[in-house]
Amino acid sequence: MRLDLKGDRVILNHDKGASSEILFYGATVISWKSVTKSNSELVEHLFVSEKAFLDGSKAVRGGIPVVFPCFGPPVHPQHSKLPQHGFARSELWKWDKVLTETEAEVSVQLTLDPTASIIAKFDRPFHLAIVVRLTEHQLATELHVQNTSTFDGLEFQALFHNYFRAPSSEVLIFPLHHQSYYDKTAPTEEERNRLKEETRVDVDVKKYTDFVYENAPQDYEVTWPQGGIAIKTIELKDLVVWNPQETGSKIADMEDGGWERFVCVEPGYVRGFAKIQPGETWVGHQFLSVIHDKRTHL
Ligand SMILES: O=P(O)(O)OC[C@H]1O[C@H](O)[C@H](O)[C@@H](O)[C@@H]1O
Repeated sequence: MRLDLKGDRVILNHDKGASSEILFYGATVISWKSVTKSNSELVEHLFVSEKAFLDGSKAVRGGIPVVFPCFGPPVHPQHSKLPQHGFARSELWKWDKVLTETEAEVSVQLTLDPTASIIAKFDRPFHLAIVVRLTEHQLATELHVQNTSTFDGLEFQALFHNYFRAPSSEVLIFPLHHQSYYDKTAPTEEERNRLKEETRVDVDVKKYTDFVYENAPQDYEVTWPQGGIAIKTIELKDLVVWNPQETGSKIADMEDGGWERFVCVEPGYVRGFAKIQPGETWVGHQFLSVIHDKRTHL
């Protein structure tokens, strides 16, 4: 087990080859590599656009940006001064500590507290911590939200914006059949606000997709012919599936044709708001595990 603290990031190295890189900017995980049981070659599981800014001038286009306290454009009155997806992904987090360093696991914690620039946009007391845990075949991330107010409740949304490195034309996401979702690509507001039912057994992103599944199963598989990632979550009740297809060419920091090389599958609490009382802490977890076998169904 080895841990390298380098200026703007921390790098976790597991004895069995796995590694992960976390930028202090945004507490953004920008790399997660591991071997599979059938292949001893290290595989990068996360996509980061070649045009992404890693210097802290803009939220990273790729990896696992942290969305907090609002998802998408703000709708809560207390969030009205915030940009899309809130501030957590574009603030400099503090290195806090190593939590575990055993043969099986290495885990670290970064924290974020209100600064003058955050308070100017979001005037609520809070303490945030991100924990990243790496084992041989798994990466887990946790967002801890503490309400440090002594008298006011805290309302927020939170999400891990996972960009998985995968051939988007071949990706399937399972099991979302019969789940309720909102289609953010629909042309009218009325349609975007209409709850629909997923009719597909396996969801693909061959077309421009921006779907928000509400109260989803919290246990998913994202597969493509050569492999995949399993996702389990706690407290992250919703799931966003996003791939911009050709509309991605309008995104300034997207590499050419980048949308062919990733799928975003994002567990979050994004429909309604999580609410915590003064002094309480909420924790959202996701566990990402390597699927070792080739996809056999479909
Ligand atoms: O461009 P960004 O602010 O990083 O957002 C990228 C995407 O994030 C989520 O997946 C949303 O559902 C999309 O509507 C949005 O386009």
